Parts: sequence; structure tokens; C-alpha cells
Amino acid sequence: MAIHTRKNTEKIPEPTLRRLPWYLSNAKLMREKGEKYVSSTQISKQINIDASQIAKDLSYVDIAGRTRVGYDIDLLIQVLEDFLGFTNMHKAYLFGVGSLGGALLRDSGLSHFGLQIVGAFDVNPDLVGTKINGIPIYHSDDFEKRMKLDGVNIGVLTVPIAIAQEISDKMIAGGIKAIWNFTPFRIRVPENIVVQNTSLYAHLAVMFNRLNETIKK
Ligand SMILES: NC(=O)c1ccc[n+]([C@@H]2O[C@H](COP(=O)([O-])OP(=O)(O)OC[C@H]3O[C@@H](n4cnc5c(N)ncnc54)[C@H](O)[C@@H]3O)[C@@H](O)[C@H]2O)c1
Repeated sequence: MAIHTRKNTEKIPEPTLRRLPWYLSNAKLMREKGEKYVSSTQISKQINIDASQIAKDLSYVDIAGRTRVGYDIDLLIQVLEDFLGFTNMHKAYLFGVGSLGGALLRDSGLSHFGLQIVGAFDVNPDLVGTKINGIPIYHSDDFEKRMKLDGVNIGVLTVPIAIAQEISDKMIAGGIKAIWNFTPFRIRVPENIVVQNTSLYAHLAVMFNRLNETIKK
């Protein structure tokens, strides 16, 4: 018997959005092991999240589970990939090919999650005109010209903090609609522009804190 869980039409909460890729990875792992169905209880055991939370999270995506057997794995993977936008490639530019920017260009994992960096910009003459991982590096001055050719609407910001705002303004003026900001600077943008701030160090602080708690025990 199929359970027709009504699709939850509320705005999806950010924590749910951040958990969905875990369910996707887990479903892919189960598929590799030859499983055809997966239940929220099974996912729960693997990734240590409450089964009812998983069922609630999955109510935001258009998928119905079956009693006892759970979700059809192929369908679950397809629905999650579509929902998360991992199936259609989002083209992006990266600004600032330094130690962090260069590492992101070398990361082939981004394209598995739907982000394709099609070009990068820097001002360092040693970098301009070269490629990293097949991605061409242009001079920052050529950004407007390239924008007209590449159909990009996402910008990855990995420039020095002092010029984070200036480069963001330049990106937006050129037509960029979403900025993945790795600088610690809280950039100001018009209301219609999406900003995602990301810091590796924030997670590090959590790890140190938890580690200290374990050592104390
Ligand atoms: N979010 C995180 O977890 C995290 C981790 C590391 C670094 N960062 C931040 O990322 C940024 C870059 O750090 P990094 O260590 O790679 O620095 P870096 O100095 O190695 O790289 C900065 C790059 O920006 C380039 N640049 C300078 N002016 C430019 C311009 N006008 N247009 C385009 N490129 C320009 C430089 O030539 C250089 O290649 C910093 O703001 C840093 O604080 C964040």
C-alpha cells in the first residue's frame, strides 16, 4: 500500500535543505550495495538522524514511501537530485585564484553537485592566460566582456577581504545574481541578489569545542 504523504508546500527550512544531500549520498551508497528500497529508519541508522525528522524532510520533496519497504531508491535519488538542482549544471565564475580559489578550481566534486566553474578572474600576470583543471583564468578587466559570452549567473568570491565589496559590486553590475562568498566580509547586496556565506573555520571551531569536551571526560 502506498502512503500518499501530501507534499509539504511550506517554504523549505534551511536545515532541511542542508540535510537532503546527506540522504542523497546515503541512497546512492545503498544503491551501490544492490538495495532497491530504503526506509527512513534505515537511513536514520546510517546517518544518525531521527527517522521522523527524515520523513518530515522528505515530505518537502515529491516522493511517497511504501509501508514496510520504504522509498524506491532510484526514484528517491532522481527526485532529490532534481529538487536540489544537482542535475542541471549551474555555471559559475570564480574571482581570486589564490590558495583557496585555486583549490576550488581543482575540486572536481563541485560539478557532481551541479556547480560548473567555467572561468576564473585574477589580476596576477603569472596566472592570467593559464588554466587550472581546464578552467581558463582571465584578467578581472575582461569580466564584462566574458559575461556576454558565457551565460553565467553565479560568482564565487575568493579575493582578499579588503576588495570583497568592490568585486561583489562589479559582479552584480555585470549581471551576477548569486554570490558564494568565502571571504569573512559581510558583503552588502541589493535585495534580489542571493548571497551564501561559507567558512571552513566555523566548522573547525565546533570541532575544537567538541574535542575539548571529549578530552575532559
Ligand atoms: N571561507 C573560508 O573557509 C576561507 C578559507 C580560506 C580563505 N578564505 C578567504 O578567501 C579569500 C582568499 O584567501 P586566499 O588565502 O586564497 O588568499 P590569496 O592571497 O592566496 O588569494 C587571493 C587572490 O585574489 C587575487 N586578486 C587580487 N585582486 C584581485 C582582483 N581585483 N580581481 C580578482 N582577483 C584578485 C590575488 O591575485 C590572489 O590570487 C580571503 O578573503 C580569505 O579570508 C576563506
